[in-house]
Amino acid sequence: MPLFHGIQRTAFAAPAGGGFGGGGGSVKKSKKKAKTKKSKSLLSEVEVVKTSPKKSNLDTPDNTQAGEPKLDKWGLPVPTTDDIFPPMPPGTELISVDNTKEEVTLSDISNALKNHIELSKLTERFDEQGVEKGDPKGRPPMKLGLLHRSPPVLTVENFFTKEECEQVQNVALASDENGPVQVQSATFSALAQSKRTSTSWFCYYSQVPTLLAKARHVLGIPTLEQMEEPQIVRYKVGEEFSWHYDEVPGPQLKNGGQRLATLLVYLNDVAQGGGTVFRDLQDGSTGEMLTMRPKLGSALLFFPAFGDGTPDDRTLHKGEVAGDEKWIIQMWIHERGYVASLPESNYQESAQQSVNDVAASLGYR
Ligand SMILES: O=C(O)CCC(=O)C(=O)O
Ligand SMILES: [Fe+2]
Repeated sequence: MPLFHGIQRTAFAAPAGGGFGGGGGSVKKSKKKAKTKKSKSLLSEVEVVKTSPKKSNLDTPDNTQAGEPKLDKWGLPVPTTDDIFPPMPPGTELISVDNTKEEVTLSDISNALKNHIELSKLTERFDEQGVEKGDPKGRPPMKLGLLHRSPPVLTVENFFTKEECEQVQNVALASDENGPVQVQSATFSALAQSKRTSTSWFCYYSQVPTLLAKARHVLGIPTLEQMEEPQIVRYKVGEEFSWHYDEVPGPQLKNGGQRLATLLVYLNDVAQGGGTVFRDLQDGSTGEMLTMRPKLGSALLFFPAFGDGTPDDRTLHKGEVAGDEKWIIQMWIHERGYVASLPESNYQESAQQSVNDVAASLGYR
């Protein structure tokens, strides 16, 4: 068992109130709300994150320098990336896809998902080529793709239109005291040693009905209850979120159980850097680390845990350093009903009507 194995799953930039992989850091919010009891306690949790380890050695590929192990002030070996994110044991199933040679069908996608959360409406809503069925009402239809077979990593082209991407960015940019909570990411989270330098906004469900309607459509999840509060993230040039797992650390599991799916939508094109990279997965056509390049309106869908809630460590990933500004919105689907921690009084049911209205306007049934 590698050193620090016990904390390898805590790689969340755990933000206030247990929002896991979203933010981490100081909450920037209206003074009015910061005075309430709840916000105060959130802020103190955030402080824990801020005062966590000063400097990580995780960018050091190994623990030796000219054969000498690096030691901390107690004479103990300094943890390396491999200690905290151990390599996959030999024999781990990893099946890539060569999209330049293979014609991936919806049946392939369904097969790849068989141990994961059930996307129950796939065949109803997408044809065998993975193209969205029905009348797209002048919009380009969504198209499913498979970037990796085991563990499954999917793409959804045309998830959002350009206008929808702009609308979401405006939710963050126009945020005021009634809007989403902005979290200035901490440099290092307390236990995880993951480095996150971006800024996150925890959204009210009611602010992003199109995201929820489309997520429900693609994932075939009947209600909004399992959905974690969506988070908009902005990476300025040079910002990143280093290696981490999206899975929920043990103490937080009582809220909705494990995260079974990550849905991440890219809100702009990023010419340089800013890819979502999976350390242990390969792009079947190049043999390189699997990297999803941010593309305006495209979504990435992967599964931090199997359908039974067992974490899938093969999904270790990072948001690489952005060479240009990068915007995403992401959300997670839990095993069970989940109660949002931020912003205050954020309930799925308050978005129900507007989500239904958007779904109807998009022709979803
Ligand atoms: O920005 C990205 O590409 C990845 C972000 C991510 O993995 C996360 O926020 O959990
Ligand atoms: Fe992540």
